[in-house]
Order: sequence, then structure tokens, then C-alpha cells
Amino acid sequence: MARSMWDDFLPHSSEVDWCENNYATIPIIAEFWNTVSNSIFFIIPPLLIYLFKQYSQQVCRSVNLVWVLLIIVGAGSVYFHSTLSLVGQLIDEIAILWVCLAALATWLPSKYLPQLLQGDRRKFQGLIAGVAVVSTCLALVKPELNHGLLFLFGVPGTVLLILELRSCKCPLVVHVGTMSAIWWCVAVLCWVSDRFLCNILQFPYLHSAWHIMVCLASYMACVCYAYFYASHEVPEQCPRLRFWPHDRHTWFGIPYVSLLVTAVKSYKNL
Ligand SMILES: CCCCCCCC/C=C\CCCCCCCC(=O)N[C@@H](CO)[C@H](O)/C=C/CCCCCCCCCCCCC
Ligand SMILES: [Ca+2]
Ligand SMILES: [Zn+2]
Repeated sequence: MARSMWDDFLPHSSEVDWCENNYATIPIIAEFWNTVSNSIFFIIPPLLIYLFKQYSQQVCRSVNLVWVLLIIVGAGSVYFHSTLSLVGQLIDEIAILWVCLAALATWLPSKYLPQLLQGDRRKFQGLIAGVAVVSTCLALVKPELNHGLLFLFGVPGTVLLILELRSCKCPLVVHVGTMSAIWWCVAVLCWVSDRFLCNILQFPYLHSAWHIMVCLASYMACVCYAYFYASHEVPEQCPRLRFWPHDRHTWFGIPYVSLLVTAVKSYKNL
């Protein structure tokens, strides 16, 4: 029988299947724990939208795009793990691609903006939008290569974090950046072990652990990028790292960037 595009919505149409046993917990969800572990994407990013309200008004509005895309990453991942469909896999991967590109377009320090674009961030954001469209089309060609390629974003992400942390004088930012790097390393270890060592380790929850840790690593890295960006672009607003619900909770609180209240809003890089 001829194959139709609707087949890609069918459960198990994806070639990817994680270590967790399918339909082992409840009969309507393929990978129950891999699905529910995405709940963290529905808790932290909405809180960040609230905590970064001042930042979005005084520094750059596109910060909200990053947080919203992180929620979409979580939703895509829920759909993928609950069905293991190819469409679910593509939504999951394309959302990750977009959040990484949105973070890059928003926070890449001005000194690294291409000379060819005269250091103009608007033009850079236009270029990244073009890259997003082209790479989204390419992602549909060989879906099995996507997650390997997405890991490449971890390289500039980590290099940028380390470069900025080395010249950072705020110990709280260094603390959050270091925690982000640690979560990232442990998360990658879990992802690789679940993918390639399932038969040996026989531990089906490593991919669930990855979801939680990659969410922590990426939101903490984004908070650091947001701090570095504000310190370079609007130093007069004295950006400062604070923690929700209280500044004394530097280990378990949610870090965010606060600024001096300005009478006139300076919409840099809207
Ligand atoms: C200017 C810096 C550019 C880099 C910015 C990085 C911002 C990262 C923001 C969010 C990434 C969230 C990724 C969540 C993935 C959750 C969904 C998931 O688990 N999908 C899997 C299937 O279910 C899929 O196999 C995963 C594929 C690989 C994802 C690779 C993500 C790369 C993220 C890079 C993070 C850099 C953090 C650096 C910390 C030191
Ligand atoms: Ca499975
Ligand atoms: Zn996953």
C-alpha cells in the first residue's frame, strides 16, 4: 500500500526508541517517565517570563521568545515520547533548533557579531531567521541525523559561557554558570548512556534524568548569557543576579537578572 504523510503521525513511526520500556506504566503513553519528566519545561520557563519582565522591558524583548520556545520544546518532547511518532520527533528537534538560534540571536555578545553585517544586531537576527528557515527544511530530510547535529550547539554555548565567566567579577554569576556546566556534562552523559548503553546498563530512566538536567543547564546558561549581555550593553542599568523566591536561596532558588528601574525605557535590540 502507498505510504501517506499521515503515516508519520502514527505511533512508532519514528526510528528512535529510548531505553524506557514502551507502554509499561500506562497503556496510552508509550514512554511514561520520559513524557512526565518534561513537566519541568512547564514550570521553570513560565516563572522566568515573570521574573524577566523588567529585563524584557528595559533590555530586550526577545528574551521572552527564548522562554516561550523552551515551553514549546517541552510540549514537543511530551508529544514525541507519548507517541514515538516521526512528527513528534521532528517537532521536538525543530523546537530545540529554534530555541538555540533564538538564544544566539538575542545574546551573542556584540564583539562577535559578523563584520560583514557592520556589527548590526538587527541584520544578524534577520540572518539567523533565514538560517532557521533553511535548517528547518534540512531537518526534514534526514531526521535521524538531527539530534547528533543539535548537540553541536553545546560547543559554542559552552565556549561562550567559559569565556565570559573567566572575566566575570560577580561570584553569583560564576556559581550559576558553573552549575550550568556541571548539569550539562551530567545530562550529556545520561543521554549518551540511554542511547548507546541501554542493553548493558538496563536502567530505563536515564533519558528522563536528561530532560530535567538539560532544562536546568540550558535555563541557567541563558540566565548567564542574559546577565553578560546586559552588563556589556546597558552597564548604566547596573544588572545584578538575584534569586527567586529569596536572594539567600543561591542553591535552589531560580536566578534572574534585575536592573535599576529606569524612568525612560531603553528598547535596545527589541
Ligand atoms: C549563544 C549560545 C548558543 C547556544 C544557546 C543554547 C541555549 C539552549 C537552550 C535550550 C536547549 C534545550 C534542549 C532541551 C532538549 C529537550 C528535548 C529532548 O530531550 N529531546 C531529545 C529527544 O527527546 C533529543 O534527542 C535531544 C537532542 C539533543 C539536544 C541538544 C541540545 C543542545 C543544547 C545546548 C545547550 C547548551 C548549554 C550549555 C551549558 C554549558
Ligand atoms: Ca522505549
Ligand atoms: Zn526526550
